[in-house]
Amino acid sequence: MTESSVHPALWPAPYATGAVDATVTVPGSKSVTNRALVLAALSSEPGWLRRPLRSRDTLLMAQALRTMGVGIEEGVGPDGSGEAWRVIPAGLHGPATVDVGNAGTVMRFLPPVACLADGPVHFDGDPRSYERPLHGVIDALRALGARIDDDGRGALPLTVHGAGALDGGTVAIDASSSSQFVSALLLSGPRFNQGVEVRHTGSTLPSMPHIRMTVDMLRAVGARVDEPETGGERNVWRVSPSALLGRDLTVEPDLSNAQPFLAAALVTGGRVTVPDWPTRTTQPGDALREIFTAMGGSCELTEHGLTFTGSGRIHGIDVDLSEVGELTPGIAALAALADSPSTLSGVAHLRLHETDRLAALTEEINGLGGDVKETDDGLMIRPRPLQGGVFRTYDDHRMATAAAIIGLAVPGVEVENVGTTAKTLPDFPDLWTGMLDSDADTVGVSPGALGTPTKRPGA
Ligand SMILES: O=C(O)C1=C[C@@H](OP(=O)(O)O)[C@@H](O)[C@H](O)C1
Ligand SMILES: C=C(OP(=O)(O)O)C(=O)O
Repeated sequence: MTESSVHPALWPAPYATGAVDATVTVPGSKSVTNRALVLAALSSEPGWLRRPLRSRDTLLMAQALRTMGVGIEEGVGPDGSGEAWRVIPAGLHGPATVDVGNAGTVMRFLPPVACLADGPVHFDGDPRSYERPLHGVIDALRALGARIDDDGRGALPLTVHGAGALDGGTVAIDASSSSQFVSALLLSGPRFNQGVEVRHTGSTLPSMPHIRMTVDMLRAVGARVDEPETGGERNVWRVSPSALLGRDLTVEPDLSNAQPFLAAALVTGGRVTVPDWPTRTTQPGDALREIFTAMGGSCELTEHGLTFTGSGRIHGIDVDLSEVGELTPGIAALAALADSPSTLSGVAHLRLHETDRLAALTEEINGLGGDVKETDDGLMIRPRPLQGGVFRTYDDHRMATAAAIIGLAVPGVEVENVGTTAKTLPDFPDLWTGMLDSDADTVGVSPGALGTPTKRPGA
């Protein structure tokens, strides 16, 4: 009897016995889908969202907006070309109760929206959501005229007493613990009476591509966003009050969720193509082209998508990941399998993500025999031979996909609660085995890439 049949919550990560050669269609971007939902809900006419991500985080966002009165109909797009959501804005209502789960985008983007509702909106979520920083949003909204009841910790649970409108104006915040504070205030900014001017005062600001995504998507729905960059005014954004347009938007694939699949090419010396990789994007996952090339592969962006080819070797890397923090778990997994040490820096704020990712990666990779050390702002990883074992995921989707990457090269890795990937990538186990399974329709794989290890080294 295997351990996983005793513990159904353990998923035996497939071990790759050959080079993968697959095309993997990656579902839509979480960050784009949840911004598009908010902007469509705040606009003055209905809009379409094509190929939206349907995952825990985005369904929570849709449900939250519905409870405030927004119409979101699931169906096919205007030309019948696949799944789409029709978003029909309406006057926002309270009383309402929002479950944020553990979605940073929901817990930070919606309190500003709730200020526009005509009654109280109560926010609650998973236990971890109580620990994730929200003070930047709460303090800023109060300074802009909102009434918010919380327990004084600057975190969930809380109630926003929507008054149907918010004055808005200028506000200074320290967003060093999450770029989502800035995005949250900018997204609702056009609907505040005076718009909003946000000044970041902290010494560091993570995830700049996600702020650029917010600015781009606001402009795409007709908002005016100024970024005064003269006179030392970097990290200042000004959104003018305006109505927003309903749009017909096709959501890009989630490039951060493409990471484990591209990593499989690197680990196995194989080839993986991700169709519809955008030629221009604000998604941080686009940086994988450069990072994974430096780690030993090569990539080509064609009309078929991004094809990434591994060389059969994985090199260690010294890299500042502050702009692309959500890529850290997958890079750490590869670094543990590399032929030289790695230093990952600029990501202290990951301690406040779905879990403390720096502690969790250290604990779990070391649990398989690795040598990972936490630094002030990241990880130092010295590769060592790893052995199989249970890899705990701490309700963190990216811990689960990181474990799957290691499992390709290390027989006997068992992933606790792989279902946590549903936060942003509900079909992960099927996509993963489909990539490796040579009989799969949607993928072309080298025969024998899927292994079922019977013996663990050292067992
Ligand atoms: O705005 C967004 O969509 C996101 C911003 C980033 O958050 P932080 O700045 O808190 O890291 C990122 O890690 C998260 O996965 C998504
Ligand atoms: C940090 C992440 O998510 P969230 O939007 O919940 O912050 C993530 O997806 O890696």
